[in-house]
Amino acid sequence: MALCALRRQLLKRSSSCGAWGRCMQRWSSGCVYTDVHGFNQLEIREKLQAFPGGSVDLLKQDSGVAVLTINNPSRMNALSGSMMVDLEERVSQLENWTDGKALIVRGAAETFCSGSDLNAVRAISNPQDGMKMCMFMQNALTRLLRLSLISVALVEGRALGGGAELATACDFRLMASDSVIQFVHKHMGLVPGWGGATRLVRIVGSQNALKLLAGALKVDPELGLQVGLADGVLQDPQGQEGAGTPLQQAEKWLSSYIKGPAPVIQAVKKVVLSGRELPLSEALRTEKDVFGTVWGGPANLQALASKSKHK
Ligand SMILES: CCCC(=O)SCCNC(=O)CCNC(=O)[C@H](O)C(C)(C)COP(=O)(O)OP(=O)(O)OC[C@H]1O[C@@H](n2cnc3c(N)ncnc32)[C@H](O)[C@@H]1OP(=O)(O)O
Repeated sequence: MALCALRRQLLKRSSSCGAWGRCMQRWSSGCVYTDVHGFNQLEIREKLQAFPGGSVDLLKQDSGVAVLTINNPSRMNALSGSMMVDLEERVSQLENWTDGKALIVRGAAETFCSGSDLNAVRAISNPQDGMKMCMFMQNALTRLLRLSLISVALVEGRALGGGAELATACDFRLMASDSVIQFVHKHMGLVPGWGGATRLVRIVGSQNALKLLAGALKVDPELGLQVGLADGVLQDPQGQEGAGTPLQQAEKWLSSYIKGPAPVIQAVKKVVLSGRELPLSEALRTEKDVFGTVWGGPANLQALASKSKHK
């Protein structure tokens, strides 16, 4: 069952359940904010488009692994307004990718992302516009995390501010040996607003999140592994012969998790996602619904016919 169909089912189930039903409706649409919250998607898109520069590029490969590249190297891959809109459009394309299994998010020219473009930030520094941008990016990054693809942030160079927040919107993070993730928000007189703090707490726990945010600590691969922000460290392609490029290493790392047909991999992501985000009863019911999509399916029947042993 495609994620949209699953969401429709959840929507139907929750439509008559008051506040909880409304909450489920938001989960099933993938978005955090809708017009109920005074969020006007078209208005903020128009405002963001007024700050152009760079692009967010999507390459969907036959292997089922897509590569999303944050591409604004002259500004260390800072996200301009038009790139935020690009990002949201690429997420929509990925939501409709039925053959996909995984996604790698990376930055161009060997650095990840230096956060929001400070030129755009200065121009929209009034609280109303800041809140609208914040809601737009929370929606986009929440939908990114909720894709039925296994996602990996490939962090080379620096992931700063909003760039660090983007890295938390993936299921996993792989860090190049000289890379740094840093929530610099405190130095900017800010806190994360793109959902990065909420996700960070879930990834590293509240004690570690408080240290990383309050200290604006530079998280190198060693600290990343220690606190659980990093899931692996890439070999230096220069230092180690045959290591492969960072992108090849990320694809290799992913390969053990995406063997098998796309519907099964997507089903795995869906049950983990619902277990991560939903209360127990709702997560269990969703797991049952997803189970129903693979039970008796082609991969299941083939495995039964081959009398497979799991030695
Ligand atoms: C809710 C969202 C919160 C946020 O994301 S707030 C933004 C947080 N990010 C920042 O403050 C990053 C500020 N930039 C830096 O610290 C440094 O540029 C950085 C990334 C460490 C790189 O340092 P260097 O290697 O020395 O390179 P550099 O400073 O000469 O930078 C090269 C060019 O890139 C530009 N750049 C880097 N980060 C940018 C940004 N976020 N917005 C706009 N432009 C940015 C920088 O101004 C420089 O441009 P130019 O060559 O002087 O024209």
